[in-house]
This record gives sequence, C-alpha cells and structure tokens, in this order.
Amino acid sequence: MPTAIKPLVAGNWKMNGLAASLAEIDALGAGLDDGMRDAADVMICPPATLVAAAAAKASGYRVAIGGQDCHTAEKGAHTGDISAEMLADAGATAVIVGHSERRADHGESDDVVRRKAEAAWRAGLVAIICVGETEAERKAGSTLDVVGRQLAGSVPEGARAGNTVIAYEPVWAIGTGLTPTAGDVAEVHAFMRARLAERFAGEGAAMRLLYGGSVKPSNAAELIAVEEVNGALVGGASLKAADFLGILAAYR
Ligand SMILES: O=C(CO)COP(=O)(O)O
Repeated sequence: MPTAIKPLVAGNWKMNGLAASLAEIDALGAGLDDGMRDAADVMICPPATLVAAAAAKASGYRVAIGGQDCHTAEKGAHTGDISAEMLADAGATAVIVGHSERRADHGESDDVVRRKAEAAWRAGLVAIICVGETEAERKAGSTLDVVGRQLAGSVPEGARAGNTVIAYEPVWAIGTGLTPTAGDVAEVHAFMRARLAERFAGEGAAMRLLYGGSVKPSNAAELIAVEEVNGALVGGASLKAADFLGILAAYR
C-alpha cells in the first residue's frame, strides 16, 4: 500500500526570506527534472509576506505553495493573524498547522491545532498537521504516548487522505543536525499508520506521513526509504534551491 502513495517533499522556510529569496523558487523550478516531478510532489511554504509572489512564480514550475500557520477564524478582529481563506486567496493550496515552534512559541494546544486544520479545510487547503516529541519525552520513553495523544487531539474527525498530511517532527531533531535512527522513524511511522488506519480506515491508510527534522541531501535517501515515510518536511535545507534539489534527487 505505501508504494501507492505519492510522496510530498515540502520546504518550510519558517521566518526566513525577503523578496530576493524568490530567486530560489526560480532556481528550484529550473533544477527540477522529470524524474523528480514524477516521483514526488514539491511544495514550498514561504513566510506569509511572500505567499502571493511565490505562488505566481511556482505555478509555472508545478511547485505548490503552502502557508506556515493560519487562524481558526475566517476573518475578524485578530490583529497580525492570517486566515486560511487569505492564504488560499494568495495562491496557497496547503498550510502547516501545529508546528512545534507554534506549539512552543504561541502555546498552541492540540485543540487549537485541530481547529486550525478544520479552518484549512474550510478554505479548501490541505492541512499539514505536525506532531513530535521533545528530547525529554523521548528520553522518558514516552514518544509513542505523546505522538498518539497529539494525533488524537490535533487531527479532526474529517481527516481524509486528500485533505490531510501528517508530519512527524521530533522536536529535538529540528535544526539540530540530529536525526532519529531509521529504526526509530520506522517505529513512529508504523505506529501513526496503525492509529490513523484504525480511526479513518482506508483514508488513514492512504494519508501521507512525512518525516521532518534535519533532513539534508546527505541523509535524505536513508530517511525517505523508511517504510511508511511518504516524504519530508524540510526546514533549513529548503532555503537554498541547491540543497532542496539535493534532497529531491534522492527520489530519482
Ligand atoms: O521544522 C522543520 C520543518 O518544519 C525541520 O527543520 P530543519 O530541517 O531545519 O531541522
């Protein structure tokens, strides 16, 4: 069954990128070959200020554009926030919700993340829902408990293979250069697959499960080859097209 799932490789630029960074999307488009395009869907999630310009550029390259967060509401008195409808209006087709940096920096609970995923669907966006344990939680042996609780609380009832992507991002692996072993990733992904299949039957079995956390050209092949890993969510190595293409080359 996993072989039937087309992988997604998504770049999360986080709070990085000025207008000049759009040149990286041109470089990405120029560097993508047919083998990469056939093997994986490609997405960039730039900061909100660049979504519209990035979407205008990326459509010509068959690169999708996503947001990094959205508010639960469609509009209203929420200074500084952005709704899923605004992201869709700017050309995004997906939005990351529940990234560990949002959970930590903005105190987002599973309940908030679940409502953000529903907001994404309301606007016609795919929700990329992030889960993952901290270093202390892994050391305490509670990784599967944490991931199970986050899946139960953050993934809404309406999740389907076509509207939801789950990204497993161990917090301690983000931006640190550290990665779990292939065996550890396999254990978590098998667990997530089982939970999602139990809850959503065939839809859960077909949902994309991404791995994220220090994915680089040098380790991409090993990580994406793990069973039940259907792509990657890439931070630092998505900022430069050359690095991102190095990761996509692992799919050729
Ligand atoms: O948080 C991440 C993607 O959402 C991963 O970031 P890094 O690839 O920089 O570790």
